[in-house]
Amino acid sequence: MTKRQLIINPGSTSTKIAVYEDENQIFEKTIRHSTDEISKYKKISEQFEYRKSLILEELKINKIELNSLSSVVGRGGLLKPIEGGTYKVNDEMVSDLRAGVTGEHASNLGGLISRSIADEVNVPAFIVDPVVVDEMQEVSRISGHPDFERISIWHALNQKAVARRAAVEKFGKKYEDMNFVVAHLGGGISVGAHRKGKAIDVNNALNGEGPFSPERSGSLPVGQIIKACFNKEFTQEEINKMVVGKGGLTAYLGTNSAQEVSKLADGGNKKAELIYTAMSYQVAKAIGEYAVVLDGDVDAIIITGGIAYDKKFVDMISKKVSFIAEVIAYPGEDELLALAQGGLRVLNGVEDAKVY
Ligand SMILES: Nc1ncnc2c1ncn2[C@@H]1O[C@H](COP(=O)(O)OP(=O)(O)O)[C@@H](O)[C@H]1O
Ligand SMILES: CCCC(=O)OP(=O)(O)O
Repeated sequence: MTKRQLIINPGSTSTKIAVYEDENQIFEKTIRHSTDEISKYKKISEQFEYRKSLILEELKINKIELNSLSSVVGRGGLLKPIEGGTYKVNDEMVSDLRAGVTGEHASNLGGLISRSIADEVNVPAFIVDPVVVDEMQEVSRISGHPDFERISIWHALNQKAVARRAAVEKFGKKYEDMNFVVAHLGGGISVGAHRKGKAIDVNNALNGEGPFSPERSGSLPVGQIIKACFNKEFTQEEINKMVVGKGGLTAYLGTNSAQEVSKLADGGNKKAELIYTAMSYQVAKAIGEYAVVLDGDVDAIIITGGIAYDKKFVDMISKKVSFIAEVIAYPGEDELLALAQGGLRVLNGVEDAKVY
């Protein structure tokens, strides 16, 4: 029997939803959230009703009945580090997502909203390959001080989905046989080194590592940050916001829309041009770093995420890194399909849902 699933993918600047019948998409919608809209909420969990009602409104407009669903699948959030796969949203997961057990990010709402909608019609809710999937090698965890460990918080779902796709489409091989550097360019940016099907190192896209992004600072000069923390000019919350939410393009140019910044740069705005170029420069530097993680043995560099729709941005990066390996652009993301496939594998009994 055909399985109809509602897919919910909350990102920092958007909520993407879709409905799949088995692997066929019958509906898709991207709802974008401006910096102004989002900054009304102090905590991500406070956006629950706002995002849920937008989703329900879209379903109503498009005449999709909740009681026609076999399951609801959400993007997984900041849970305790776990291995990849499909997990049933159980009470312990709901409690950890509500508490923000390893932090706050829009993806926490994926599990919470999915469970809430699924409960209304008595069907299961799942998450797939959440942002905390951890495949880092031992040496990558060392930060530089024993009190601090590097951890992976990244676009696990999409990085792995596009890497699988490139392996098959471009090389006719399995992901497990390839070495890729993957750069996901969304509201946050993560760059990962994938060796034979495992992301052995990746920048933490949420907590001050890697390139700056539309709404995050990436790594900052640590000495200056320490001074800012102790000069009493800023509260802890304000410093946190500088790093996540109001960093990067938002801090420099007042918008989390890379599309808008790109247009400003094209229109001759010199500041927008400099900052946009700097973001591409930092992504290119990170790709070089992760190529080194793979000892230079890189089959391809994959550039994905919303900003990869901007050919000019991809070209700026390619110019700097194409000496390493072929550059493949997969604009947007394969997350909706990857979520649907994860849910379907469990509904069809191909695999068991993992227990969190
Ligand atoms: N055509 C485009 N050119 C440049 N940037 C774009 C384009 N389309 C989308 N973006 C940018 O991509 C970013 C969002 O990427 P996305 O992967 O959807 O993010 P998230 O899922 O993290 O919210 C936004 O800054 C948006 O402006
Ligand atoms: C939390 C890591 C993944 C991430 O940054 O996602 P968004 O780009 O959707 O914010």
